[in-house]
Amino acid sequence: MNFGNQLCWVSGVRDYIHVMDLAEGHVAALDNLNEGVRIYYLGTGHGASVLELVYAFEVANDVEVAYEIVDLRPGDIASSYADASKAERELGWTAMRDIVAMCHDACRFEQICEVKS
Ligand SMILES: O=c1ccn([C@@H]2O[C@H](COP(=O)(O)OP(=O)(O)O[C@H]3O[C@H](CO)[C@@H](O)[C@H](O)[C@H]3O)[C@@H](O)[C@H]2O)c(=O)[nH]1
Repeated sequence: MNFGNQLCWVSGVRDYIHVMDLAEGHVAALDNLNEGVRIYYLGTGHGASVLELVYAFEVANDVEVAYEIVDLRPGDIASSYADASKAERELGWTAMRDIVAMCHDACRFEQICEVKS
């Protein structure tokens, strides 16, 4: 289901990040521990809509994703993505993988889990 036909033509936008990029961002933060508290946003810096995500999943896995466009979900934020420039500047970290790679690896992960169970 895609909550979005009133948000904008592309539906809700979020900063989707590959779990390995996120893990590497945490490692970079741990490798750069200093005095005091430092806050970093770990994101790609790019927003992707739900429809872009659906399309990326179809391309990455050569499947068709069934979806339905419904009314806006009450309270939904139209667009949200991170400014990760501080992490790049101070930690030397930046997200490397795009949403097609995320969708491919997400599917692969599920397939591996299925085989193992
Ligand atoms: O069946 C669905 C579920 C979600 N969405 C869309 O997918 C996006 C992401 O939705 P969701 O996974 O619910 O996450 P967020 O709206 O980004 O909210 C999460 O991130 C917020 C900010 O960190 C937290 O406050 C919330 O608790 C947490 O759920 C949004 O555009 C939704 O409209 C759909 O289109 N269909």
